Amino acid sequence: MGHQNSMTATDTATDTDSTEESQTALDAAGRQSPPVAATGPGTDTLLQTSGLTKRFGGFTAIDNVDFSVDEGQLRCLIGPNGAGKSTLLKLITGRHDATSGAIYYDGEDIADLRPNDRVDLGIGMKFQVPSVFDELTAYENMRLSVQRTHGDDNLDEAILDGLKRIDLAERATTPAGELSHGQQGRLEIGMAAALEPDLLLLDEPVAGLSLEERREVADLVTELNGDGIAFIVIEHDIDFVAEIADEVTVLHGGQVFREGSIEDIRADDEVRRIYLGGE
Ligand SMILES: Nc1ncnc2c1ncn2[C@@H]1O[C@H](COP(=O)(O)OP(=O)(O)OP(=O)(O)O)[C@@H](O)[C@H]1O
Repeated sequence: MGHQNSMTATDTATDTDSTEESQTALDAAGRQSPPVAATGPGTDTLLQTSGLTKRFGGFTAIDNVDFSVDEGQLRCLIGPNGAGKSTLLKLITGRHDATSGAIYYDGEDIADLRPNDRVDLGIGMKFQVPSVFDELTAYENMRLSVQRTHGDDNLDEAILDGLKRIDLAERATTPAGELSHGQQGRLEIGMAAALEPDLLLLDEPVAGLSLEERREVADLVTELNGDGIAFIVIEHDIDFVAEIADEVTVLHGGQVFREGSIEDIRADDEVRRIYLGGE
């Protein structure tokens, strides 16, 4: 790729870059183009949003956000209630349409793609609400995901491998509704991972879990990240964030407030004032 866009994950996006905006043309949908070259082959950036904005009526939930994730990076998204964290993930998965701005993924502008097409491109998601089928066994739940990418050859083996990966092979015949919350959480993450994403989005994966269950989820996420899956993880538990994150983005009032290492974020007085100190 010849053109390298100047926006990278290392940019701190505490304010918007008006120079960048003025230099890029707007397309018919009012989006900047073409920072596609900022993601995909020849770059380290897997996902890049550019001026991403979401309004609900007159309320701006995501306000001109430039946000990026590198290949294989584990980026945590933190911020006060109502900061826009879930909305940002829903814009990336396509559950919400952007009001304006762009989302580039692996060299492609995905803002107009349907959610399923984004899954096929490699963007997986585990939502805040449980999404396993309670009455189906762990095995049957896992089969739903594995079938989608694997086809019918050696299906049984692939399903069991998927269950082993999340330490649930022993519970294969247990209905998901009878698994513990921690096991259900791991099953959901394992099912999302079985779709072979390059980027996995997790919205509060350890909410309501015990300390031991949190550790198990942290280990699983770290292992999947070690296999090369990039992550965006929304989480309020700052100790969990410290355990897993490469980089942290703080959202506040729908804008990127800070980006940096967990150490920098924890030491930041302004972040403590708006978020951490308030816990
Ligand atoms: N569908 C919607 N319609 C109207 N307003 C919405 C909608 N979804 C979110 N909002 C508003 O947008 C803002 C951001 O919400 P969002 O759920 O993204 O925040 P959050 O940072 O994930 O918060 P929390 O930590 O509490 O989950 C909130 O003020 C919320 O009320």
